[in-house]
Amino acid sequence: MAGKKGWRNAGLYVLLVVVLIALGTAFMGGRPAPANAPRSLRYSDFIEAVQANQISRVLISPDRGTALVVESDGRRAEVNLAPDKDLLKILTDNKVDIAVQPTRQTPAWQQAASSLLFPILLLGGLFFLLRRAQGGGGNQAMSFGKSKARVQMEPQTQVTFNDVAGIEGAKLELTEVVDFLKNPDRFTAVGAKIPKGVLLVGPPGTGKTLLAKAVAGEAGVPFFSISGSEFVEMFVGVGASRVRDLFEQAKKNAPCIVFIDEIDAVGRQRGAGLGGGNDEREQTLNQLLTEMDGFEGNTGIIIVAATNRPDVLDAALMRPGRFDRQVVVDRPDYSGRLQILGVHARGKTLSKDVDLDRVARRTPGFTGADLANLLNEAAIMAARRQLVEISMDEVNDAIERVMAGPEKKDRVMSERRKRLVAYHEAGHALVGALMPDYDSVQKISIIPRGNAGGLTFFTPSEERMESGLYSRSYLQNQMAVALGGRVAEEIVYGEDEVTTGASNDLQQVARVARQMVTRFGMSDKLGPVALGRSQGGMFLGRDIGAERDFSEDTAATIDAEVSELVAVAYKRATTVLSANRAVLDELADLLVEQETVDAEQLQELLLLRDVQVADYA
Ligand SMILES: Nc1ncnc2c1ncn2[C@@H]1O[C@H](COP(=O)(O)OP(=O)(O)OP(=O)(O)O)[C@@H](O)[C@H]1O
Ligand SMILES: [Zn+2]
Repeated sequence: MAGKKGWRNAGLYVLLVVVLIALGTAFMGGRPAPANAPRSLRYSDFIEAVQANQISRVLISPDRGTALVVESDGRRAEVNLAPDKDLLKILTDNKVDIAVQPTRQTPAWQQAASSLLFPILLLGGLFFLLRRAQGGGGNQAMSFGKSKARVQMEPQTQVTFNDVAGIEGAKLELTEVVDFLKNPDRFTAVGAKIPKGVLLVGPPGTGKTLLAKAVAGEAGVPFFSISGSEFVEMFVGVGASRVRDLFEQAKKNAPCIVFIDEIDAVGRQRGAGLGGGNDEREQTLNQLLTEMDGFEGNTGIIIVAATNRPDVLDAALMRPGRFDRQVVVDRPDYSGRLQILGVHARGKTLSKDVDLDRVARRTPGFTGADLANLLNEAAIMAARRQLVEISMDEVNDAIERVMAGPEKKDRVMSERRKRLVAYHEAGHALVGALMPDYDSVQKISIIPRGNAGGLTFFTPSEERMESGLYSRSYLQNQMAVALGGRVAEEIVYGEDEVTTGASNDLQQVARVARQMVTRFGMSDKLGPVALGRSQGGMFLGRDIGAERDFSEDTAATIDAEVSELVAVAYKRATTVLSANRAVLDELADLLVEQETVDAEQLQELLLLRDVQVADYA
């Protein structure tokens, strides 16, 4: 590979020398440049000059692409004409003498220009090729000449996995794609099915584009990119043809990566939205699906798409053979942030007092882009303050500046709030882990997302997934788990200190309890009856309430039974958390420290400590 490239470079250098010699002879043997060689005039300046009566004659080239202009004072200039239908009118209005050069007869000035222009163009082209061959033009995006599509092509992205930090899981999942792009034959030989499409899911600024570029960079293949929103801005039919164009180019350059940012802009569910949806978008989406189905298995094109709204995507995109692989790119936790800071500190002169560890601690909720921005701001401030290195002062100021950015203020938590959220989530997780017969905890996180301060993920057992049935004890456990967050806050901070952070949890508890009583017949007092024809809910954004087919008395009994169920769940959560207060503290500490705790770590903690498992309700 390297050898072949070396020869190509050598060949290019030889060509370069030949051109230089040719250029030299052109200068020496050719006629001297005319004394009044035309200078070039910008089109807008030209029109202005016309309107200011500074132009007496215009000689338009046969293809109407350029014109030789004679100014009132006799000077000459050359203009590249814009396709402007008003040009003739402007010229006649200003009484400019117009002549159109007949075809074939090339004027002397044009000959002179082209004898100089040709070698220069050739030279320019060669330089471009050289840069390309050496990969020197790596970051210089090139657009297709064919259409005005903003399809960008980078022959070599020069980004490697080393430049991407803090999202190790996502990196790991994509190494296979790199392997395939590097050695497609090896995979094809054994008949391995390669993913065609990978969907990167995560909030803005977490490094999805960077990751896609790194895959291309690691594999040494070209990187094509376009943003979904650019397809939709276009006129009807253009989006679809642009998709065709994109794939045509990709096939010519395979193996390669095609990156579609903001795929939700094209990939929204078809037929959704008011007025039956957007025809242009649907056509574009259909074309995309057709193209993805069209290329057979291992053609070496891998489509990587990014979105932060996987929920709105058309299900057809997720079918096998399309984007059947999803990789989550989440906000980094503490250690991830530390690694990202490490990446962006490279090449910056930091003074010894800069403690990146402390910076990582202070910036929960920051994305990779925020952190890159932070260090850059600090560097700019240091330069403005005429320092030779970035000190902790600049870093601190930069943190504040980035935090002050839109909506980041609430995303970034104070230490106190962080600890409170840690206790809240630890409460959910611990109650869940210690209830008999409940789903297992998969991951606990106090990284803020959306409206939630943190989240505890549970993995439902396979049996439950298959049957879709919930036992009475499961639902009772679920209520206790949902209350666990609030209860932990109460135990640790006292009843007066509880926050509104649990309002979602409380709604969930109320819903489960009411369903148990009215739908599942799980109330002792009311017995196994289903009450109420509908459960109510939301319709067109309004709460329509449940349709009732029972008496006021029954309604009161229902309310009492619901309260009773909630009270029992509350008591169970309180009992189990109080009995395991030490473990609760330890888990909360671990969360404050790491921001995420996975299943294994929680298991380890529970095994090492002496824990009290909850009784059945
Ligand atoms: N995990 C990371 N490691 C190192 N740098 C990162 C990381 N994430 C983001 N950055 C920095 O932030 C910049 C912007 O990130 P990028 O554009 O890849 O995010 P994105 O997820 O594609 O965002 P968007 O959804 O807004 O397009 C990167 O060029 C890089 O400098
Ligand atoms: Zn909660």
